[in-house]
Amino acid sequence: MIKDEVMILVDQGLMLPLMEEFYTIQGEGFHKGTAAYFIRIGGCDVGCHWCDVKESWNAATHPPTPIESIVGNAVKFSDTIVITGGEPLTWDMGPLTSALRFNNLKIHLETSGAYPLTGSWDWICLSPKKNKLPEGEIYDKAHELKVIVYNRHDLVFAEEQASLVNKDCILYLQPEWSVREKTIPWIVDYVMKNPRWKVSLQTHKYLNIP
Ligand SMILES: C[S@@+](CC[C@H](N)C(=O)[O-])C[C@H]1O[C@@H](n2cnc3c(N)ncnc32)[C@H](O)[C@@H]1O
Ligand SMILES: Nc1nc2[nH]cc(C(=O)O)c2c(=O)[nH]1
Ligand code: SF4
Ligand SMILES: [Mg+2]
Repeated sequence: MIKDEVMILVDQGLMLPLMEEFYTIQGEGFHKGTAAYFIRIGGCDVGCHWCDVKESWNAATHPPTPIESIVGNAVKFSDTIVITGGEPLTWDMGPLTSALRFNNLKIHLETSGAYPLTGSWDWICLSPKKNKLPEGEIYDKAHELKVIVYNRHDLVFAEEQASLVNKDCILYLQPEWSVREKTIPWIVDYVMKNPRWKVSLQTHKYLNIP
């Protein structure tokens, strides 16, 4: 296929820049501890300085892959699929999620919400970022809000974001990994004083799994 044709298919969400796919245990948030197949899609321009997958940012370094082949792999591993990135909402998630749904798979999203919500989801984890705030309907649709705590102000930001989500959304504070020794005591103290929040840890990093 020539380059322009590939770009059109990527624009349509029929091909996606695939960084990696792996079967593991969901490490974070509400579904932590549950086996799931992860699909990591390249491309993100949100620019979190502490991002733990900076290799995902440049979409051009990840091969445009037909969604049929992504789904063909996914069905072999799990009935629960986590779409992450990069920022998946950089792309039109409609075709990929339709194809996964056609195969009766549960479809979970990890997103910053920096771009409009596309696709159809069984579970949405919204992890908003100060440098590119979510807009619109994702606050109504999110099942969990997962705020990363790197500095003290992130607790203020967390409350601002919590005031925007729907009433059923589950609220998590997750320590930024590199400063966890400093921030875990703040988070523990905050959750005990504000028990509508829960702690989320990146348990896969403690388990040494992907
Ligand atoms: C790599 S991001 C990809 C999905 C999407 N771009 C997002 O940020 O939600 C997956 C999850 O990891 C979190 N995360 C990334 N780097 C982290 C770090 N250093 N410490 C803790 N959580 C991190 C993000 O906030 C997000 O919830
Ligand atoms: N095990 C595991 N759980 C995760 N939950 C969210 C992740 C992500 O990078 O989106 C992630 C990840 O990278 N690995
Ligand atoms: S939005 Fe997600 S993928 Fe993008 S830089 Fe931030 S943590 Fe990394
Ligand atoms: Mg991760």
